[in-house]
Amino acid sequence: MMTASHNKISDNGIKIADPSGGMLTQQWEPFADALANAPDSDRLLQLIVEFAEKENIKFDGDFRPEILLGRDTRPSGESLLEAAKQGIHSIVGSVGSDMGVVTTPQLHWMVRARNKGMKGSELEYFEQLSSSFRCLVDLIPGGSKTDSAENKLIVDGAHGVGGEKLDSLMKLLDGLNIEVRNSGKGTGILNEGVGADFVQKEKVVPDNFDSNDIGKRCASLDGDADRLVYFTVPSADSSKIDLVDGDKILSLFALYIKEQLSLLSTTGAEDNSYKPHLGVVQTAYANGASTDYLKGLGLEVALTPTGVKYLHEKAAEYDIGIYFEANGHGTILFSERFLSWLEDKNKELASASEGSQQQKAALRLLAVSKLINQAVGDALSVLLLVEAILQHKGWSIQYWNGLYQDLPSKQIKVIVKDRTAVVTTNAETQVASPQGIQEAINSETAKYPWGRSFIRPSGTEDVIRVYAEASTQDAADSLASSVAKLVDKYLGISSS
Ligand SMILES: CC(=O)N[C@H]1[C@@H](OP(=O)(O)O)O[C@H](CO)[C@@H](O)[C@@H]1O
Ligand SMILES: [Mg+2]
Repeated sequence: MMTASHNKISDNGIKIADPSGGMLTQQWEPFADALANAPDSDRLLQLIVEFAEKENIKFDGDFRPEILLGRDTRPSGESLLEAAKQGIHSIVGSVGSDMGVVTTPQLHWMVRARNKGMKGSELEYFEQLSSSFRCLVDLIPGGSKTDSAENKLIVDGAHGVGGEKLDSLMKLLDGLNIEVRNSGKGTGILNEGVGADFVQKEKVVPDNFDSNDIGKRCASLDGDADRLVYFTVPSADSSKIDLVDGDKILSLFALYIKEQLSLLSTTGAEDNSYKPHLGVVQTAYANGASTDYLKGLGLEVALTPTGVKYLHEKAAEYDIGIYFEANGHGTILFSERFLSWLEDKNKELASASEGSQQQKAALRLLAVSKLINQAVGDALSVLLLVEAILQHKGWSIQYWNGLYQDLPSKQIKVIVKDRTAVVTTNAETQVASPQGIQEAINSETAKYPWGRSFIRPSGTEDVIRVYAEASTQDAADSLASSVAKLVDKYLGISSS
């Protein structure tokens, strides 16, 4: 997949999907790094040959691998596509299939679907999403309580691929009123003043949203549509938004899934032996109020280092694992074991008590497993699931946002001599080295009610990231700036 996600239009890069449709296996990352850094073509070839030998990959022409190629709307995607095709054709027998301009999650979904024996076309993707959405809406007790004409959702497409795909998907949907702004078709520039990353980080309205949108339900996709956040414009006085981030999407999903599981478990006593294990997965960037809320619901909450590969891996340990980064990337994973149990359960209920609360809960969970993209976080499928749950509950975005109050937080980047000097433990919440800095952070943090702060080296930028949270915005800002000073003192350009 040729994309640089939420970054500027002149950037580009690649994301690689495994045969499962998930992310590239972590064991292959050093190989990818070595390839990207190969000084010349001879060394590149040598690396490939060595790697193929090590992994026992045969180039004998009997095996005909097919590589699906996708790209976002960046102009440089076309030349990258040509380069990829040439690379693929240099391996005898391999086939490169151009899937055209697609979202990152669509491409992951296509790989997964094909390797499960489906066609894996874009139309099949749209049909699966729209039919499982319809199924969830049809299962709302007493029918949908929201009037779709009144209850419009406005989506910021980041001037990228997501808005166009949402337009196509909408043609297959009824019962949902969506207006797409900043779709890739206009004159706006990809990710400039728009998109999920901008909205989540800056907490201001994206371009083409204004005071006419006060109180309305709005959402923002990122440049390759693997992230989604919701927001509202609270007043005409400022450009600030009320952000409904990945943590709140996670909370909404967790609440709904938990409810369906408890409806399901009120069935007869015969299958009390199997209790599906539900877990939620967050990172240290999750707002502390969200973690408290989820724990308050009685849910098991696991913390992993930053980066979806870690969250995804952890979520796959549960029967149902829900993971989200605060920035809006996440999904729900269902284990094969749970899904086959659920299929059987549904059949059993359909013959014993068709149309019962229990059977409807089973059908809802099955529909969620088809709607949600289990290969990778997918803004379009997450959007449809959020919309279905809000309709199910009859909730406004304001009510949803009020589930809990986010603690004020602040993030700062600090440039240091060598960011790899910072080594963290405990899912990046503590610093193991350099010595002394963790104690200093602890004593700063202790000065603030509800204070929490951590530092970690970014995996994508040459900086140390500082995160702080406290009971007021001023306190969070001040804690972040004190901790940033500590980073500078221990690791800064001027330190010795
Ligand atoms: C604080 C933050 O937003 N970190 C982002 C950012 O990682 P860093 O390692 O923090 O640079 O980019 C990652 C990839 O997009 C994303 O997964 C992660 O959430
Ligand atoms: Mg993205």
